[in-house]
Amino acid sequence: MSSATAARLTQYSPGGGCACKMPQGVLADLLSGLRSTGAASAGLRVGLDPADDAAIYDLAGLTDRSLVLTCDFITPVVDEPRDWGRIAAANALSDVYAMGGRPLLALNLVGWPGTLDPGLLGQVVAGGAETLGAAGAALAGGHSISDPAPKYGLAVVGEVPRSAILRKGGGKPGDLLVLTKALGVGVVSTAIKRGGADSAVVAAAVRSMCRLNADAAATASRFGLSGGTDVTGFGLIGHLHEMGVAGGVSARIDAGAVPLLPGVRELVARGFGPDGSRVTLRTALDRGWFRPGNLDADMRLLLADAQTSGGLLLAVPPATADDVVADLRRKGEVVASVVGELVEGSPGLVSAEAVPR
Ligand SMILES: Nc1ncnc2c1ncn2[C@@H]1O[C@H](COP(=O)(O)OP(=O)(O)OP(=O)(O)O)[C@@H](O)[C@H]1O
Ligand SMILES: [Mg+2]
Repeated sequence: MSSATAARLTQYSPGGGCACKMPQGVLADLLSGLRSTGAASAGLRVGLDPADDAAIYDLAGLTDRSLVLTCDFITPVVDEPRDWGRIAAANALSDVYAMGGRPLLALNLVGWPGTLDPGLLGQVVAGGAETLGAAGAALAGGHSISDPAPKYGLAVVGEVPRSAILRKGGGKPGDLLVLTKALGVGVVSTAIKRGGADSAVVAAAVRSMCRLNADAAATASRFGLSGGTDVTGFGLIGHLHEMGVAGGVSARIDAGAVPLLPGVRELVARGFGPDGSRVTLRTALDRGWFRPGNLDADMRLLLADAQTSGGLLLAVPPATADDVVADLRRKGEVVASVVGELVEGSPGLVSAEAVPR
């Protein structure tokens, strides 16, 4: 048994990865009270009003591209420290890709308990550095605090060509929705924490979480897409709801077409749903913006499952959807699929149906 396994990092995680995100409604209330101020706010192409996956800033004198700024840190989703570092870095970089950009520079954000072996932290940041290297981004510094719950992530500066910017609200009715990664990492992470996941299931989830959304962003740029986001702590329905609110459209999900990680159906049936995912689902149903149609309880939860380092969700004109999916699969996004569509209707309404096949 490695020291990492002995330490069981997930035991230090109150919520688990992106399932530790603040509930969507609480964050929305917080954001509604914030404004960008100061002379520099004139250069903010994308800031808080409305907020997107990352901020976009136009530097004076640069006419064809803009800066992308984001930060993200999470609690442990796996016990292996190096894997957690890789995953947290891929997750933090994802918001740059979700804006259509590429990362340039990153700063480590670290919280570490005094009771936990600092050698494990060395492995965490080594995993993060490895992922930054793969992304072509440079580690330029960081900040570290003592913290009872381990936390790791990055502040990231990237760039995006103005012609390639992806906005949450950039899709329109009739666009098909393409999801690039399978759902279920929140469920797997919960099972890891409670000792219920077998190694093959964990390995598939770790592979998915470690994968950068760089290729997905490249495909979006190649096909001139303008609508998209990354699927993270609020699950597929939560992030689709945000796309719908931002774009003034409704959305339909074909639940049978949504890719799921191996083993998660069984894990959900055994009760390994993250608390954060249950909150997302309950809130969506209570507020009336999610209509789950004929879906069973487990599938409803999976569509709300909190993802860490989830895939991109892209709005794609129907004429190019087949080519977009083929391009994604060629680049290694092997489960990329059309999972639904944007439709005219009440902004942010998400309905789902399991279409018999
Ligand atoms: N405390 C905060 N103060 C100001 N802005 C915030 C705060 N927390 C979140 N935001 C902003 O709110 C927006 C939504 O944040 P949220 O964390 O839900 O999504 P995200 O940044 O896309 O991250 P991820 O994709 O990892 O979920 C982002 O623009 C983010 O910068
Ligand atoms: Mg995001």
